[in-house]
Amino acid sequence: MTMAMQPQTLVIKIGTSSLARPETGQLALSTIAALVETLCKLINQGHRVVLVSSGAVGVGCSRLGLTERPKKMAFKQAIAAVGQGRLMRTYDDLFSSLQQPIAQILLTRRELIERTAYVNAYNTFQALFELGIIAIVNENDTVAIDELKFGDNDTLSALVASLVEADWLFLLTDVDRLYSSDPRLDPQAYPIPLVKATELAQLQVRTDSTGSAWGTGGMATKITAARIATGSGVRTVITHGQKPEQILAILQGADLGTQFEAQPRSDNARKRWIAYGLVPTGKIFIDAGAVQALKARGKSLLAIGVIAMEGEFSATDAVVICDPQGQELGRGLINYNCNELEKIKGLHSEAIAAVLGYIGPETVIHRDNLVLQEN
Ligand SMILES: Nc1ncnc2c1ncn2[C@@H]1O[C@H](COP(=O)(O)OP(=O)(O)O)[C@@H](O)[C@H]1O
Ligand SMILES: N[C@@H](CCC(=O)OP(=O)(O)O)C(=O)O
Repeated sequence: MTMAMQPQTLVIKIGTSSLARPETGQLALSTIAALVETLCKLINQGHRVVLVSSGAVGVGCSRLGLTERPKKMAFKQAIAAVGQGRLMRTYDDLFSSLQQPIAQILLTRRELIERTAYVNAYNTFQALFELGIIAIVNENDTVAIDELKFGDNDTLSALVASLVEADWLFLLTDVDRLYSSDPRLDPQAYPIPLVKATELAQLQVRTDSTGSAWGTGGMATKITAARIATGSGVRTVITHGQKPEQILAILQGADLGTQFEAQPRSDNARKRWIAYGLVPTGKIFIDAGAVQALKARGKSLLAIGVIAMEGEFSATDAVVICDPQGQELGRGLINYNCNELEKIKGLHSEAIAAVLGYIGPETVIHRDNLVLQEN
């Protein structure tokens, strides 16, 4: 008996290791069909659903008779271009047989860095939800250049979950949950059913094995994804890709997979964008007085509190803010470029004009453009 529940916004990510048979790279059609059925049931229960699907490279390799993932970026991009179309055709054939329309959304970090692109993407997802369409998302491998690549779909799925203000993120992989270490290699590995919001920062598990032959992210990127998603209020679950129907049971409270409790959601989409959507291009170190002003009094960051910096950043870029010991405190949009900041760091605000030769912004980072970590 399904317990009626409020419609939820769900992002489900499935990795290559679940979509492709490890030994041959062939599509695991039975798994994909089970996933399609589950997603259609979720739509029929009134939920809003986004599928983040890896597999473009895996399917491309299979189509071209390659037995391992390409190493060179250009080949990876070319093979992903071969595989993405075939992957979507497989999905469309299966979803169409259940009368469920789908859409393809290909993203690069660029769509999350530029605020207008971010808002456009948000509006597109909302329109698809209203139309009852399942968006199938992947990284736009053929155009994503290095510094703009998400690198793995675990991270991409967490950023999409934050973007669409999801209630849940499901990371489907080829193990049933997170363990203390890789259960394939370590018979002593024990399962981790629940990670409380207060425990995630200190979570200690071994994730150094590279996972399946076809996967990219491994478990490390799934934990990173859980940090991003739970940090923006999304409950995150790692569960088995070959049992997608377990999503239905987990929504009903079943103790399956590894569940990561969500932090309280910031109701400020812009702050979530600053915290998770941007690729920081630099790092600034601030003194103890500035740490106090930002943390305890919610102030803006002034030049007098800046003691050092790293990276080549421009004004309006996102930067990481660190305490004197280098511990990340948060992120923000900076008002000066790295050359200007080098000249004015440690100065009182009224001394800036004399040094720069022009009157610059009053703050280095305004408090409205600054997001501090919770704990
Ligand atoms: N602590 C751990 N708990 C569970 N699995 C782990 C752990 N460390 C490494 N792994 C490996 O990570 C793999 C999943 O990552 P990956 O192969 O990238 O899958 P996907 O394609 O779904 O992203 C598992 O198959 C497992 O071999
Ligand atoms: N865009 C790539 C994603 C690669 C990726 O993240 O794979 P996985 O670790 O299996 O989720 C592809 O479709 O192959």
